Amino acid sequence: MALFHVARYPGPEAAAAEETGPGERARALLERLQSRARERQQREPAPSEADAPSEASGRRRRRPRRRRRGSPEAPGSPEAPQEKRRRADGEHADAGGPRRTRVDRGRRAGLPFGAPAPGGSSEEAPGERGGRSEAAPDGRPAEEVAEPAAPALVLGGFGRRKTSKVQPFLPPWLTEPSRVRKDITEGLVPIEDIPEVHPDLQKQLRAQGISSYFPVQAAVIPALLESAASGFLVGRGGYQPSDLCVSAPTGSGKTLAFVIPVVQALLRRVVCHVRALVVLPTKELAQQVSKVFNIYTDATPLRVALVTGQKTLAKEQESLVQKTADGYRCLADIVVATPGRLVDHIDQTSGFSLQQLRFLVVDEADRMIDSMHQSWLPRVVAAAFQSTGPREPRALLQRRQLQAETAASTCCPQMPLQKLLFSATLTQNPEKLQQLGLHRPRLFSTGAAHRGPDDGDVGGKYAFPAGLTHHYVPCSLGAKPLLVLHLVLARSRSRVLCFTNSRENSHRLFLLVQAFGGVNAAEFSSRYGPGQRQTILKQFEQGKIQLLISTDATARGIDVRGVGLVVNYDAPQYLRTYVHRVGRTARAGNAGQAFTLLLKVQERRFLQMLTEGGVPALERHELPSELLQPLVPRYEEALSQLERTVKEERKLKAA
Ligand SMILES: Nc1ncnc2c1ncn2[C@@H]1O[C@H](COP(=O)(O)OP(=O)(O)OP(=O)(O)O)[C@@H](O)[C@H]1O
Repeated sequence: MALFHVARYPGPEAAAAEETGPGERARALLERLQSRARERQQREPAPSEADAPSEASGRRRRRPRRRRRGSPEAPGSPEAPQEKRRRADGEHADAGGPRRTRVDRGRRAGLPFGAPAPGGSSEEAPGERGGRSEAAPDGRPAEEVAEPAAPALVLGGFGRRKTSKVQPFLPPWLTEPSRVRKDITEGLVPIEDIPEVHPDLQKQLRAQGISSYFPVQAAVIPALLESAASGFLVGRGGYQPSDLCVSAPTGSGKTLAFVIPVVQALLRRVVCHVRALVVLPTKELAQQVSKVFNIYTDATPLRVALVTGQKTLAKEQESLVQKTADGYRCLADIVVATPGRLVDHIDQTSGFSLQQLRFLVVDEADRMIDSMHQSWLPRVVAAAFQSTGPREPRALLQRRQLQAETAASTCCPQMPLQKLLFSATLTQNPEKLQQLGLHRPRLFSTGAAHRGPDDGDVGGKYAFPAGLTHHYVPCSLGAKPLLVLHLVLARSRSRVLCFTNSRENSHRLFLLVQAFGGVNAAEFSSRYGPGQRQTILKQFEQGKIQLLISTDATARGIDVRGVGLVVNYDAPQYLRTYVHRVGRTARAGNAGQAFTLLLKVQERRFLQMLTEGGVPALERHELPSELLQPLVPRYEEALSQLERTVKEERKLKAA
């Protein structure tokens, strides 16, 4: 006897069966099923055998569709990670019904509790991985099937269209500079044509073998002398003179353009005070500039001090101030300094005062602006405008930082502080220049950015010396040292400066050249102390060293006569670096050559960098392997020697 009666709904077929019998009932059921299947087939096309999805993959396929409808969980959308997190936590995120969690899915697949679903991450269905979308059975992409094409507004095409370059809005002093001729040899001005220069200085210039001024000197010297025409204590008519910015090619004589007028302006000083301060980025450059000042102050009472940290702080202090019974006596009229050491003296040298500073010269100005984070300039300005005691309203010469020039502000004569900026690659960026707090600046420039239609020169950011020819040499990494050796040996009589991008590269190349033999080479980098570096430069200048392999430590400002060739063993990363490196040759109107060795992978980027900077296209210079072949046996020996030396050096370092 049955304990339970299971009441089952017999369905509409049961009623028919009661009338017709069980065979008819089965047929009716079959027909009903068939018609349902037909209906379903009409609604969605049947998948082919091969594409017939398993239950799990069918589930997976529906998920990307939901995403594609622009739901916030689309990959890459800001909400996506949040959604992922929610799903991992087992939350049902959307209102479209419960979504299976990782645990849920694992359980359905017969996995232990908490195990991830097969196929990697539980959040990632196989079809989603790598953003790949599955195709519909008819071959069309899934999105086409899932979404009937909705009428959409296309906002603009995606074809490449040439857009006009946005021109920066520059202040008039930058767009309308005083023009300086680029070609030195054509723009020479005889010394006697600028009679404003003191006869003693003219004599000194002639003694140095200088009979004419270079164009930048002919433009800047008279302008500076004019601004100091009323003496160094007051500007002309009591006004603060304009600050000057000078942008002229490498080797065009910018140093003398400030040395001559500064020395002349201070010639008639009675009491010694620091009245001119020249700030440069490196010790070597500071030394070079102080040498030039020494030449032109030699026969004058003016004194020059060099503060770069090459000597001890105490030694430098001795050259700056002297303790007297009633305070301190200043010992230098002109101070040439590197920024770090200068700040040390402002902080630590008692009696070192910049309150009488009249000229602040910033050489290699673009580089110095980059080092502004050291905040040396605010320290200098603060020291220059430092007031001792309460301001005396009727004092003849006051020093105040002008906020704005007004009738009231000009009624008391100011002792001016004039800033003079010099560089071959002076920045055009007003924001950067603004950091210098320039007063009514005036620009002297040969730069192509300021060229007029009459110049006939190809527009470019920076100007190069007229005597410079530059090439690039396509090569492989292994052939680079061999190419350097070939270029050096082919020019046995001229000095060669070879630049690398790191001191390690400089060192290895130097060891290799040394092992190869036959070339007098030296390296110049921060591996050596300032004293050793000075000696190396001197020997290079004297011609005792033919090939100097250097980091960018010698790329700026260093003036060595007789450098006929510059080789960029490593391609420079910036256009400015390129300008300064190649500018070590073709100086003072002479001719010079520069070769840049380029690997295949560097070629496009490097040439593009030059093109964007407006540099005229470099000539490609192929060096056939037959030319290098005779050097190969010796070179291979040198390579194995290098290997041994490097190993020994490593051992020594580790010891
Ligand atoms: N009027 C002149 N006649 C002959 N030689 C000159 C004259 N003026 C400068 N020189 C020489 O030209 C060379 C380059 O000068 P300087 O170092 O001042 O160039 P620069 O413009 O400062 O270069 P860089 O931008 O590379 O620092 C120096 O050797 C200098 O003695």
